[in-house]
Amino acid sequence: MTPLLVTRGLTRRFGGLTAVDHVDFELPAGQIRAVIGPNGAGKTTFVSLVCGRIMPTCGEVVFDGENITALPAHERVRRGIAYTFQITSVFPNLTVFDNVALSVQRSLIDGKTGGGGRFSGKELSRGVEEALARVHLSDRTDMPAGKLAYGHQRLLEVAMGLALKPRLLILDEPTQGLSDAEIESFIALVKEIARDATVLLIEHNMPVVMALADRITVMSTGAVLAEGTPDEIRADPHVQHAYLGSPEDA
Ligand SMILES: Nc1ncnc2c1ncn2[C@@H]1O[C@H](COP(=O)(O)OP(=O)(O)OP(=O)(O)O)[C@@H](O)[C@H]1O
Repeated sequence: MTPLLVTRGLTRRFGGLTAVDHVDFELPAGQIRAVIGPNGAGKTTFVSLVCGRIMPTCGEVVFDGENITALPAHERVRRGIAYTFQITSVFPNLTVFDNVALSVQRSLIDGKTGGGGRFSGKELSRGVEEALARVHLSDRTDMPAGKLAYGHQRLLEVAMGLALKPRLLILDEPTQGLSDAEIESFIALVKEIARDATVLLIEHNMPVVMALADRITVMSTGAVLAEGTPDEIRADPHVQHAYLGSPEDA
């Protein structure tokens, strides 16, 4: 079976610094894949190259068998790649509802749900309500997004991503700023999302990674250091040295 996402020799330099260094990566459909690694390892740059937020110096990105390396981000969204980023990208002055409505509208215009891109107000509301219910923000629909707690803004971003009905959902440090209870329900949410989408997750919180990931890719200084199941990664001495064993992450 063709993997949903493949990168070959994917490289991005910033001046003299190689942030992502010839990364060969394969992600089969239906998997939850975590990408871990120390600060500055190149994780965010890697997923930014996948979603088209930045362009590679060399190498290629193939999505569902199609070479999308030259496509702009919005074309990749149309093909089913959605992402949420560390720096929250919600519109603070719009309500929670309206933020999600922008994504739902986009998905409806793209005709992903049939109907040739035409849709009613009712369909729009239903899409928004569904996405907000999935992240447990239904009781905050009328609040300006900027007034939400930081962790809830992250969940709102996830709802915006889900509303795009993605085939690949990229989450960059989604649990940052969430309470322990919120993290628990987030883990359940990602498991549910993974029933109909492939998930690529950058995460520093190791219990979250271990609870969710089918497989883990470890990055260090721009390159892939190791890849395996959570148990294999936990037992890998190179990984322990580069990441798990460092005092900062203990
Ligand atoms: N736009 C940029 N211009 C210059 N250097 C950059 C830029 N973006 C990232 N870098 C550098 O590339 C390297 C990789 O950064 P990146 O953010 O991808 O790492 P990361 O693994 O996501 O780190 P973290 O876990 O801290 O988010 C770092 O040294 C960073 O300073």
